[in-house]
Amino acid sequence: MTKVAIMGATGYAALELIKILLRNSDVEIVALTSRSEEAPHISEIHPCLEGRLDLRCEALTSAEIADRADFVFCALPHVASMEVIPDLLADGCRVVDLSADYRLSDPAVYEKWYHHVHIDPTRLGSTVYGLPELWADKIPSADLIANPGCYTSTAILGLAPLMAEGLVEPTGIIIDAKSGVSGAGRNPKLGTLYPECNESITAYGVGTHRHTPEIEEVLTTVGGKDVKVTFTPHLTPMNRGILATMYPRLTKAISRDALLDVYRSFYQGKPFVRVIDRIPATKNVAGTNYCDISVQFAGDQLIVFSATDNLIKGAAGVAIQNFNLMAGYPETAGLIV
Ligand SMILES: NC(=O)C1=CN([C@@H]2O[C@H](COP(=O)(O)OP(=O)(O)OC[C@H]3O[C@@H](n4cnc5c(N)ncnc54)[C@H](OP(=O)(O)O)[C@@H]3O)[C@@H](O)[C@H]2O)C=CC1
Ligand SMILES: CC(=O)N[C@@H](CCC(=O)OP(=O)(O)O)C(=O)O
Repeated sequence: MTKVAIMGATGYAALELIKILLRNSDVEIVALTSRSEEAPHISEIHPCLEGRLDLRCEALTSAEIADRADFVFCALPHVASMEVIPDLLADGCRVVDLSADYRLSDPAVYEKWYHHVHIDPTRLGSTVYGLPELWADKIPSADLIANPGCYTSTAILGLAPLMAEGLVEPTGIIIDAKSGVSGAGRNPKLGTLYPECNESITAYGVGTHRHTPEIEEVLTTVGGKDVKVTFTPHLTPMNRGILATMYPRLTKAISRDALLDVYRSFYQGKPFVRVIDRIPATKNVAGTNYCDISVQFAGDQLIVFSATDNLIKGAAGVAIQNFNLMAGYPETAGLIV
């Protein structure tokens, strides 16, 4: 039996973690955290858990969490994560961090895009980036996993085969991405109020979104060339889902069928990437850990489409994939619905 704790249990990603973990009878959820002093029962916060998990959300210290749990899912916002993770690791826990705090390798890049000084900089660069489709071999022995961002994993999975095979130019890649509103988390913000975002689509973070350096760093590692992207996220009036529509420039002429073969071969044996003929849609991956990918041509321009559920493949689902590999469970445990 593996004992796990979830920090930030009142949030959206944590709810998905709980639902998935409840499907694995070898896992026991032993602690949930919240800053709330009232210690609310988890079913007061997430009523769909009524009768399924009898735990309160407590304001626990790292030492108290480590007393109960072997593994911790840290579903806190960035900055809050790096304030607790060093203590959790020192107390012997293995951690999957859903925030962005350990994804980038350079503290100066973190500071530039996140506008915070990193308080645990020596772990940057050595923390394993938890995208199992690329680095499954590094995950089982890791004590800390940096879970990817939702836009980033969607974009990276769509572009990685092309980068790895040198089929596209490393610069001038346009990534036009749309996210459902749950991507912004459960904490109320003006822009995610219903009248603000319903019946409307708008771009945000233009030229400044913090997933830009994450996408560039990972794809640079995959292709071995300095990748530069223009990444424009959009908030769309749906609860969940991400669609990334991407425009890389080919280095040589190649047919659509040959490209799809490249993708199928790259993702052979990877249970959660589906290379499909039709154009992906978020509704076909909603509530699942799948990433659907396809390609089309508009004249000579290659267009790559990649769709995920931001809360599952973009957050909790990939976190569980990482946990399964770390704890020695099948990679798919709890994730096939
Ligand atoms: N939503 C998504 O699609 C994705 C999210 N992520 C990342 O996963 C993590 C969790 O995301 P998500 O569940 O959406 O976030 P939420 O805002 O829904 O939940 C985060 C929880 O963390 C707790 N918390 C603890 N410290 C703080 C703090 N200083 N400021 C604010 N909240 C705090 C809050 O609980 P309480 O108030 O009870 O203490 C809150 O409910 C984040 O790092 C996010 O960036 C990654 C990929 C996709
Ligand atoms: C719609 C929306 O607001 N989405 C979030 C991305 C969610 C995510 O993946 O964030 P992390 O990198 O913190 O994990 C955003 O644009 O900031």
